[in-house]
Amino acid sequence: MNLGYFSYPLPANEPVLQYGPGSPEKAILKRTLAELKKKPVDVPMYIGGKAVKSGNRVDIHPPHEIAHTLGAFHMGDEKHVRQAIDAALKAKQAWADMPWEDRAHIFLKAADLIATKYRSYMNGTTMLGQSKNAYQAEIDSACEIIDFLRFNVHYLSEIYRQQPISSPGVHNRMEWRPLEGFVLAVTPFNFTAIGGNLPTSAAMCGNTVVWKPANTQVYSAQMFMRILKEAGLPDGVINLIYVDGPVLGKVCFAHPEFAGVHFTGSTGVFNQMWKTIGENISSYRSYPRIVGETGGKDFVMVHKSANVDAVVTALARGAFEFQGQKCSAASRAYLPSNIAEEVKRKLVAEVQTMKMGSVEDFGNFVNAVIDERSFDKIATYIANAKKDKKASILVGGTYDKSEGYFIAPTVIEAKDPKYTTMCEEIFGPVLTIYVYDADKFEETLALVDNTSPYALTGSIIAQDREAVVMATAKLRNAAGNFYINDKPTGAVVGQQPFGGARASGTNDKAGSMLNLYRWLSARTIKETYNPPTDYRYAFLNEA
Ligand SMILES: NC(=O)c1ccc[n+]([C@@H]2O[C@H](COP(=O)([O-])OP(=O)(O)OC[C@H]3O[C@@H](n4cnc5c(N)ncnc54)[C@H](O)[C@@H]3O)[C@@H](O)[C@H]2O)c1
Ligand SMILES: N[C@@H](CCC=O)C(=O)O
Repeated sequence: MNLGYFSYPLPANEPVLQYGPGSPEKAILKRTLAELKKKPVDVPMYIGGKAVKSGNRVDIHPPHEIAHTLGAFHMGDEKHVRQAIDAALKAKQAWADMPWEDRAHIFLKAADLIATKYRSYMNGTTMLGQSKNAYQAEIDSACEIIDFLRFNVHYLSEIYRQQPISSPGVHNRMEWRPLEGFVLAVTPFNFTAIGGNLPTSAAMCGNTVVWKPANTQVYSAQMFMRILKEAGLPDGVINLIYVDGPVLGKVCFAHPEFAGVHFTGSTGVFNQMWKTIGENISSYRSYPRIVGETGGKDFVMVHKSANVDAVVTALARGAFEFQGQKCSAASRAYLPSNIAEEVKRKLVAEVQTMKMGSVEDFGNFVNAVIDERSFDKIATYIANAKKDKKASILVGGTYDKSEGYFIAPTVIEAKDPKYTTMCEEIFGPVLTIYVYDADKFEETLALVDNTSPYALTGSIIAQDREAVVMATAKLRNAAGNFYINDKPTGAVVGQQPFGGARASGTNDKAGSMLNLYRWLSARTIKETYNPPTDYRYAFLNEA
């Protein structure tokens, strides 16, 4: 019983540590990296609070040092999916009945543990497992995940506060119920924070969850799961399993208690999920919630009035941070003819200064791409561009997978604005630029809008305000996150709620109230104090 309405005020964003030379955070992180590399892990699934080992061990290698083994995880099968669903359903009632404040404190404590005791472990496992440099890891596996947990607690407390009005003699109230059944969270490799947010946002609302991360993110996912357990998450509330996607889908989407899917990943996988759910629709107890944030082909549109150095930095960072493996990465840029040569020259010079290698050398800006499949796919785009008359490589264009999956940051210039690499998501360190007639700004805006099926992020770089106004209006539906004079990446929880439309997803804005509503099912309750005792209206009595 809670004897008060407790408040959860809007938090501040977690400050980003810089890891500069001689800083204490750098020393701690270096120590943790060495410790993690020395101690191989044997990672179980977590089902109903129990560590489950299938015996089917899959080795984990740093993408930048494939000869090293960080340990292994236990791959599950259909049986484990069923066990995870059963565990979620078993834990459901007690979790839904737990006072909101007590649920909230588990997630706030987890955020605190990550901010302090486990910061270097969250960052260390992300750096080694996903090949993210220290700064990129800090933004993701420390700050963003902490922000998701703290801001969602605040947002949910605001939702619970939202109540209908009442007229005299009546009281109306709204219950924000969890969904009936279990929620499935399916998460991508590229952001540890997304792996953290998708299961916890649904769980915070009183749901119980089956969580399947990408195999290439298991190393940091299991770290987060251990922290949740230490923070007091009851058994069965979040069940972490490692199985093949199709195996997961086959069992979960055929289950009558399937209540919703919280997905982030590629558009193709999401489309397949939606189709399967549609085919099974009459077998579910309720209409499942389908939330998916998917791919992008994110643009930088440059106006003839733009500051050249601002353009060059937006492109260098926007395209090549975390090897371009951000759904928001700048992957197509439109340069006006009046400044194109200068932008290209300076961009090439900047990219040539980027050092590439292991995450353990803090001088490296670029690390490896996630795995061999990804490497081969990206390399094919580059190899094709080298052969194609419609494209030329301005810088980069080399790749090598002998020690790790390294692809040099690459800039392609396309003669055709609809060239493959201007349209398709590559998800690697490849930026394609197209030079347009500086006097055809408005026509080029139409081209930007129509070139790709995606609509995730984009930016306009211009000093002329009328150009900014026109681009903002004409590109209204081309991006769910639109930036003016900035790169199209780096959304911060609470500041730039994140998500796109068209083929980029359902735009339910991760880390915002909009997203939390999807995991709640409202019940309106009307109580009448003095119920009528005669069916007749007053006017019927007139005669
Ligand atoms: N819009 C966003 O907010 C956002 C954020 C991050 C990543 N992404 C997108 O994610 C993609 C990169 O991540 P990825 O390579 O891990 O994506 P992916 O689609 O390959 O995998 C995502 C998750 O889905 C699972 N999966 C794969 N096939 C499945 C199936 N048939 N049934 C059920 N689950 C299945 C994977 O194992 C993984 O856990 C890119 O397209 C990127 O744009 C989008
Ligand atoms: N939210 C991140 C992208 C997440 C997807 O990969 C950004 O804004 O750069």
